[in-house]
Amino acid sequence: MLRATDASVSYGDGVVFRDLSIEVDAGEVLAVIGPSGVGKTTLLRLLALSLEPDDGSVSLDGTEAWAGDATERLALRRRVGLVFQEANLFDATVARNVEYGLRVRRSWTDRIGSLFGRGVPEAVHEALDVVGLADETRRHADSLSGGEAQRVSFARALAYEPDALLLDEPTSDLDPRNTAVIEEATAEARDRGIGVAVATHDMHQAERIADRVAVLLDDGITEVGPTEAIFEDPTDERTRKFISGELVY
Ligand SMILES: Nc1ncnc2c1ncn2[C@@H]1O[C@H](COP(=O)(O)OP(=O)(O)OP(=O)(O)O)[C@@H](O)[C@H]1O
Repeated sequence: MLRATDASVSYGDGVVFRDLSIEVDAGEVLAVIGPSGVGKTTLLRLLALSLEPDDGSVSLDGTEAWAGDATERLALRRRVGLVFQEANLFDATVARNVEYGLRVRRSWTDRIGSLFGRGVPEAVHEALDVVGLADETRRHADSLSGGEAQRVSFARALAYEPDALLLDEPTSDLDPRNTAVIEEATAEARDRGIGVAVATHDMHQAERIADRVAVLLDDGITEVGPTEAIFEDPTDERTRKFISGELVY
């Protein structure tokens, strides 16, 4: 569904990865694990169609993002939801924050003649319900704890029914309870048929929530496969060392 093929990315002289290929299928959670600085965020930006690869391609449902013009790319990009490590809410109520993404996407979908089958308030309520905040719509973003704010961020991304959802270290600042809510919401997104990619440095989290795991080390993806196979029986020696903690960065 969302696919990078032979993609290379550099920042100036610094190569992050070369010839990297990965796909996120509908209805799965793919965890991208790897040490700090290896390029997990860069990979998510690539999949979010916000970073053009130096070489290679990125496509959503077979449409190549960088082959078309900016308008076509924007249309593809709107089908991908993003949640970052920090919540980044607007100075407004919880409901307004969740509505925002929905209205942006809705105005765009209206223009091309496709309509959501339900109203904005229902979609907002339903998305907030997934993260346990359906009763908090009127609260101001300022009054939320960090964990609640991150849950609102997740609801905002979920509300507009993206085809793919990219989560960049979504729980690294959260306590166990809020982490559990986000992990459950991730499973719910997957059950709705959304393709989810989550970058995490927490291998236990990857084990808990992922269907497949991609291991990103210095020279690219060393191994990708079903979660159990990666953790129980990795075929690549560097993957094994990374997972067992022998490969120290
Ligand atoms: N905009 C940029 N300009 C220059 N270099 C960058 C830029 N963004 C990232 N880098 C470098 O690219 C490499 C990969 O960074 P990236 O943030 O993708 O790694 P990461 O695996 O997500 O790290 P972390 O787990 O610490 O967030 C790092 O060496 C980083 O310093």
